[in-house]
Amino acid sequence: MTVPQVLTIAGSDSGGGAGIQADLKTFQERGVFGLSVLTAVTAQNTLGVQRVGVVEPELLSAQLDSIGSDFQLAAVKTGMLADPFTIERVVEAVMTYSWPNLVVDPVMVAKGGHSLLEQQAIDTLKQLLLPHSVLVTPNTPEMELLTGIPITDDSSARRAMESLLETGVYAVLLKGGHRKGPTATDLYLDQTGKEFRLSTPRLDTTQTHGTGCTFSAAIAAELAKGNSMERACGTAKQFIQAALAYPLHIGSGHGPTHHAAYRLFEERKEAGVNERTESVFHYGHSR
Ligand SMILES: Nc1ncnc2c1ncn2[C@@H]1O[C@H](COP(=O)(O)OP(=O)(O)O)[C@@H](O)[C@H]1O
Ligand SMILES: Cc1ncc(COP(=O)(O)O)c(N)n1
Repeated sequence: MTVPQVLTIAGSDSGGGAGIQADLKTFQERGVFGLSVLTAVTAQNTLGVQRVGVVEPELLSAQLDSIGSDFQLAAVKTGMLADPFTIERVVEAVMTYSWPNLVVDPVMVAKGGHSLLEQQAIDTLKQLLLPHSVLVTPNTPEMELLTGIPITDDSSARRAMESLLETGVYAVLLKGGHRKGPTATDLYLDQTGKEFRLSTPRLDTTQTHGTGCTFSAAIAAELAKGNSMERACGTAKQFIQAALAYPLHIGSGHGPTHHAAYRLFEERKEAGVNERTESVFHYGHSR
């Protein structure tokens, strides 16, 4: 059996914590072979996004066709899609090559506030791309923009999820990173009525750059390996929790998560190492 091949279609983050870079690091950590199609190049670091250049249409199409004409993909994830044309071309490729297990992370605004998707592209995303997905993973502000429903509690969250499914989306995992409370709880609902929630203690950290990218990349990787949706999301949740719990403290702003933390933790557990793990993960930095 060959290694599962997983494609990310997203923007480049020069700071390495989000976008294509986060996705490829995550794929490598989860044991799948990562491929990438760049939609945009961002000049970005832990302080914010300094500049964005969208990849020209012909070059975007050429990348998609290079992948489609050679590789047997087991899953695809999308991140920053920039504008309506990019979305239209991605949809064409998904249909032409019958790419399976499409996970859409509907990236709209970077944590620093910089827009990563044109306002008029939100409708294109909803109408053209989301119906092809097996899962869409909005955070709370993205869910509000997709549905027009303000999310203040579990019942408004549920209403918004049902409203998104009514538009033909197969399944939604509404992420809880932006909500308040002692837990970070993500809610899943799909067209069959299946639902589950993933909950971990909310960590008090500013090192959250690229959490959504990393999380959705881990889900795509786990689906590519043949895991069920619930298992894929559960593993991804543990992966992002470890990546947030043991940050690297690099850069002077909102730093990246630690993509290797889950593996290092598992390896040490397997080796029966009982000593405190702090020093291994924190590389001698203070919190
Ligand atoms: N402070 C935190 N502590 C624990 N988990 C978190 C925290 N912030 C985000 N998460 C989790 O990280 C994943 C990504 O969520 P979120 O940060 O909402 O996405 P995005 O990066 O798209 O805004 C979700 O599983 C969410 O629950
Ligand atoms: C290229 C790119 N893609 C996605 C994000 C979102 O990540 P975050 O929400 O953590 O800023 C980003 N900042 N840059």
